[in-house]
Amino acid sequence: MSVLESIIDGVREDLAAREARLPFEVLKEQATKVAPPKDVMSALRSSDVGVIAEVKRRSPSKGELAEIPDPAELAADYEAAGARVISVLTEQRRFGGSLADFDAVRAAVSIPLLRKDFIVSPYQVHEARLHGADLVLLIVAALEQNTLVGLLDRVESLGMTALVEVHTAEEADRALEAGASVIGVNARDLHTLEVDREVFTRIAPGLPFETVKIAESGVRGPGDLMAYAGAGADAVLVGEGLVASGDPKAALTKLVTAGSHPACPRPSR
Ligand SMILES: O=C(O)c1ccccc1NCC(=O)[C@H](O)[C@H](O)COP(=O)(O)O
Repeated sequence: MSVLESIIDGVREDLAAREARLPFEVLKEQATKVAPPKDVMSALRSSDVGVIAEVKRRSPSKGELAEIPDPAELAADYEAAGARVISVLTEQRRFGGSLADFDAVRAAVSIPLLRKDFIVSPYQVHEARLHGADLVLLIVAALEQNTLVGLLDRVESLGMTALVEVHTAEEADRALEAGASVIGVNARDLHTLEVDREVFTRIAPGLPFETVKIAESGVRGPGDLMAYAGAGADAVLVGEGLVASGDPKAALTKLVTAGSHPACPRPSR
């Protein structure tokens, strides 16, 4: 069984428990009452290369990264340092995240939030909305094509944006066929967990001009952001490089400064 499959097995078990506690129809109704999603596209389409800053405690590849006793405080630091979007991992078993973390972050910041999880069911999409998500991750490798299309339509029908994650050119084709307008190329191979930043360089140039291109994983400093920018990234998604830095606010400030520096290659729009 691959790492991805084993993560998803756990996600499905936890999901079944939540569904038993809060039936889907009730959840859907409750989700209609929260404030509408924020404008993610404006946040991501900018003349600068933006940073999506992640709240990430641990990971299958690295184990413990940072304790993060107060995710709201970290998120407030991210917002103050110029993050365009904040990503909150809500998967509990392998990443140590939760919807409680998401709620704490939502209450602390006003910029758009990404629910970063392994979404396999419509329940999780409405749940994301109920908790105030603006952006939802959909991982192509985890989904049959018809499920991907259905989930993407559902995300958009609720006014949110889907960040559709790919690892290969074939997955990028599937994302585009499904109608993705924001594509994240993840440099981390979900089978070996190795990070290869060149994956973005190989895939991004084949994506349509108008597609928002996010480089995910492997940013450890401004040089990595600059390299992704040179390969066409509109924004980078960074977890470990911030939370394990010892000073996430300072680390993010350096990345944001690099993304707006005159020497930084600009998104071509
Ligand atoms: O981070 C992992 O080890 C991992 C393993 C299996 C599936 C997903 C995984 N990470 C999720 C992510 O995509 C990253 O958290 C995100 O891109 C940030 O990456 P990084 O800056 O390298 O922490």
